[in-house]
Amino acid sequence: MSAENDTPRLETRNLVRHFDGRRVVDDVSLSIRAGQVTCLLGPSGCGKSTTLRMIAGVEMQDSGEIWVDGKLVCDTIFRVPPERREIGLMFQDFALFPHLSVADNVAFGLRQGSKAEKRARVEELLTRVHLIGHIDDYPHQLSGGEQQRVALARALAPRPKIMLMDEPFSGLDNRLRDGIRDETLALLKEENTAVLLVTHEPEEAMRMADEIALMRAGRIVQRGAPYNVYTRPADLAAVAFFSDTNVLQARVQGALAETPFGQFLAPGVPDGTDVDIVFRPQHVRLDFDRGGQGPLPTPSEGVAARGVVERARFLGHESLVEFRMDYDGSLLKATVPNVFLPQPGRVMWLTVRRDRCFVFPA
Ligand SMILES: Nc1ncnc2c1ncn2[C@@H]1O[C@H](COP(=O)(O)OP(=O)(O)OP(=O)(O)O)[C@@H](O)[C@H]1O
Repeated sequence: MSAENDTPRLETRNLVRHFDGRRVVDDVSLSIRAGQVTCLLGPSGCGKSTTLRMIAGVEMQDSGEIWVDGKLVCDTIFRVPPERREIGLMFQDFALFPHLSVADNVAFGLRQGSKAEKRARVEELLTRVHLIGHIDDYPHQLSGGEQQRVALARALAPRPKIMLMDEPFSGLDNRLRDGIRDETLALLKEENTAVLLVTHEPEEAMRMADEIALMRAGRIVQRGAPYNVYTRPADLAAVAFFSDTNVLQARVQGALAETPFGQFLAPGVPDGTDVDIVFRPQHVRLDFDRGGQGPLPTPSEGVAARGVVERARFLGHESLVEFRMDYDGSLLKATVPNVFLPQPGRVMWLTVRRDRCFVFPA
């Protein structure tokens, strides 16, 4: 790969922004290549939109730098104005111009080229988003999903180097959303745009991202491919952001944490450290009670603990069963594929897959 290809399309270095004395964006460094989608994922108020606005140039950072294709675009002294950053924007309330036709909406940001070239670009994009038949319609004649696709075509028309998207699909109903997400992703890849997409929905990030940047309280707490972020979370909150969790508390002795489910390895953790052992409901295994006995211990699943069904609910592709555990009366969640709805009060034995547990300092 050449040095040129190694240069990120978009790079932020140590961005910081305060509001009312609070560090709302705290040392955010990101780098995104052409054709790559990075999702900035985090709970409401963690600073995602502020980060995006600084990159767009509509908000000024207190410190830190923004680089595009290896060129400085903005630090605290030098600043390229927003309209010269070659950045496309797409937000939830994407507001098409109601008095302009679909064609004129898409052509709106096209400054360069002859009339014929502009028309060709508009037709190319509208064909691509399957709306060429609506080229002379007005926004009010289109459905929400169609308007969204026009907005995408409009944002992409000037061939921006970077696309910033802030919860762009949250205004769409569930049925439409998946299709439009997939179509949007395909088009962004074809155009080789670097994309920074802000979302608070883990499913959206998993579906769209080449890389997830998990943000909390202004900071990037973890960056990586969706699979890595999901399977090797940085901390308890990172696990909990993606799924329901179960947590066991234990104290480490001799690199082992003793629990009602047997011992868990805690390599490198000093003696006497309190740890949280965290696992997802889908990694709990259930066994029926056989005359007051559960399954025998195994190396991969440890010791079985006895629980009593508190309630069970069918969720569509799986069932969620909650147990009141004998060992301390706490609740523990398990999911089972398809339909499994045991009666409340039923005794079962639970084991936990060792290779799917995370041990974090408490
Ligand atoms: N102009 C402003 N003045 C004061 N506080 C602000 C301003 N803009 C944002 N904030 C605060 O900064 C914090 C981060 O806001 P931001 O919009 O970046 O978060 P977010 O992660 O995008 O959240 P959401 O998903 O809810 O939009 C919030 O607490 C918000 O109230």
